[in-house]
Amino acid sequence: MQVNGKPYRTIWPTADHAVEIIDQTRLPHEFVTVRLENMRDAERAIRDMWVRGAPLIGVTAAYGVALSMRHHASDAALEASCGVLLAARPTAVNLRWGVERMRAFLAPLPEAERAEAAWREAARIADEDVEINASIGRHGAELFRAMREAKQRDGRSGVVNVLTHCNAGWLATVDWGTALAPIYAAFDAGIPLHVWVDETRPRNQGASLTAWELGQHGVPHTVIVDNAGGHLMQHGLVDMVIVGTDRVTARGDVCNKIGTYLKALAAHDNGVPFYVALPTPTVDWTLQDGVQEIPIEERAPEEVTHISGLCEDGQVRTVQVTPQGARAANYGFDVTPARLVTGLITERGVVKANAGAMEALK
Ligand SMILES: CSC[C@H]1O[C@H](OP(=O)(O)O)[C@H](O)[C@@H]1O
Repeated sequence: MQVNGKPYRTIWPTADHAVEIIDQTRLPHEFVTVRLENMRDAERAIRDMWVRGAPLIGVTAAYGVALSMRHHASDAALEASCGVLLAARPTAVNLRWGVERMRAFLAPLPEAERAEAAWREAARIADEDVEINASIGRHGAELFRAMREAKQRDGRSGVVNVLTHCNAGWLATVDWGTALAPIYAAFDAGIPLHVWVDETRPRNQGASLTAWELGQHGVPHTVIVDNAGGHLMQHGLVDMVIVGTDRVTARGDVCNKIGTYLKALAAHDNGVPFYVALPTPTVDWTLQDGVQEIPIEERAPEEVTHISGLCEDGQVRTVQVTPQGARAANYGFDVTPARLVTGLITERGVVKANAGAMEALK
């Protein structure tokens, strides 16, 4: 996508074999890029959420392995770097997918060939992500076309109102995004639409990142508090919900940012279609029951007790929003059962969230 008219990806290799990323913790008020020089830089970028979003986490980890191989390419170094990167965040299956793909690709190679081969494979994974997400966009845009036609047949406004939670835009991937890819594709195709953007506490990926992305692309949008979605659905102001995901089980249970499950319940109660956009590597075929089996990351309580923002003097500061000493729990994700999911928008098309239909994704 573009930033102030200049094409960007979220991560790119440099001529001197470093990796540059957009530091997403500085958005929306500052656009800052950071160089990752070694595997530890990549691990920290993932752990501290300079980069976030399941597909981008996987690609960053793949580059982390490649950065490691430039310094030490032994079997022991390969195993050690994979172990460190896997431990950076537990929920997005793409992290494990990216690391395992690099490990399987490199292990059979002679040590002397691993550094250059790793660099090429990480770049391939990044380029594949872009192609996958563009395809998700094309398939998902057809849902907007169908929704617009249905509304016109009913004599209603032709504007498609879509609600999204967290950030599953191009900032969560290498480019295009997953949940936002259909929105960009439909918007670019001239389909009138408007996006309700859940702020997504506690880190406000919606208010800070999705709103920034949509503003950069000129997509009409309104930021809302997380708890407003059900009210909007009850009043017919939401035509569909599209979210991303960090892991989908073989039976179609969907793990995504905390609060997604509540949106799915409200959508189900109001007859609003609830779609999940994902690249097929996000499916974890080893799991069935998402609620019982998917590890849910718990992050620092300070992400709940404090909030950052732009002050009137132009400085970005962090302030405490809870009483001194108040305890806080910070669960990063929840799981939406497949029964609440209308469809999975993938690079291979839209499929039902059930084991039978998902066979087509293998
Ligand atoms: C396309 S994956 C986006 C997914 O990742 C986000 O989590 P985080 O910002 O903590 O990495 C959130 O779950 C999004 O839906």
